[in-house]
Amino acid sequence: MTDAPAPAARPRRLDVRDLHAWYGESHVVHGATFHVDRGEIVTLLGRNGAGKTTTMRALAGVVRTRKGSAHLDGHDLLATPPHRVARTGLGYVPEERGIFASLSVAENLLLPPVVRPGGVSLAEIHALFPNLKGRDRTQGTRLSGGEQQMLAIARVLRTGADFILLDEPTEGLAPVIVEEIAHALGALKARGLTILLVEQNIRFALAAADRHYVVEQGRVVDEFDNTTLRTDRARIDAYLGV
Ligand SMILES: Nc1ncnc2c1ncn2[C@@H]1O[C@H](COP(=O)(O)OP(=O)(O)OP(=O)(O)O)[C@@H](O)[C@H]1O
Repeated sequence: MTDAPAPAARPRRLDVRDLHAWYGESHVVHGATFHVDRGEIVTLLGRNGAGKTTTMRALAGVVRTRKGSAHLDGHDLLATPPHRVARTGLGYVPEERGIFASLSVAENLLLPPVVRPGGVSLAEIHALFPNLKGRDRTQGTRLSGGEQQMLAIARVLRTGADFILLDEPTEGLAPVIVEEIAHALGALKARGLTILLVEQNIRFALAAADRHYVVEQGRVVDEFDNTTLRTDRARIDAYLGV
C-alpha cells in the first residue's frame, strides 16, 4: 500500500521573524513572528495597544525604525524604501482610511499610481462594491463610513497590489455593511489575493479569515484556526479581556 501524497503546501508569501519596531524611544513591537501563505486571509487579534497596527505600519514602511526580518515573496521589506514597497505587491489600507475630503470618489480612486499589472478594473470594483457604483462625482467625505472603507480598499486594489494589509476595516460600521465587506474579502480571496487583517470583531474574523494570530505586547503569543476560535471562546476571550 502506498501512502497518499501529502497535500501541496501553499507557497509562503509573507514571512515575518523576530520583528521589532519603535516610535522614537518607545519599543512597541517586541519580536513578532508569523507568516501568511498565498491566498490566505489571516488576522492579528489582540487588545487595544497590543501593537497590531504598529506591526502593519512596520511592514508597510510607515514606521521606519525596525529590526528583525520581513519578506514578501522573497523581497526584503525592511530594506525596501517606502516609495518602492508598493512594487512588491503590498497594499496598505490604514485604519483611518485616508479618503481625501476635497476629492471626488473617482479622484480618490485614481490617486495612487498603478504599480503592477493585474490591478482590479473599475468594472470589477463596482461588482465588488456596488455602493460605489454611480458615485464617481460624489465628494469623498459625503460617503458613509462603510462606503469610505470600500473606497479605501478599492483604491489599493486598483494599483495592482495583491497582498493587502487591512487595519480594522469594520470599525464603527453597521452589521449589514460588515457583512458586505466580509463578502468582498471572500471574492478577493477567490481571485487569489492574500490578506492580513487587524480585527477586534471576532464574528467578522471568523466569517472572513482562515487563521488568526493573537498579539500581546508586540509579540505573537498564540494561533487559532477557525474551529478552535469558534469552539474555545474562553481561550480567546482571556486574551482579549472580554
Ligand atoms: N505614533 C505613535 N507614537 C508613539 N506611540 C504610539 C504611536 N502609535 C501608537 N503608539 C503606542 O504603541 C502601542 C501599540 O499601539 P498600536 O496602535 O500598534 O496597537 P494596536 O494593537 O493596533 O491597538 P489599537 O487597536 O488600539 O490600534 C500603544 O502603546 C500605543 O500607545
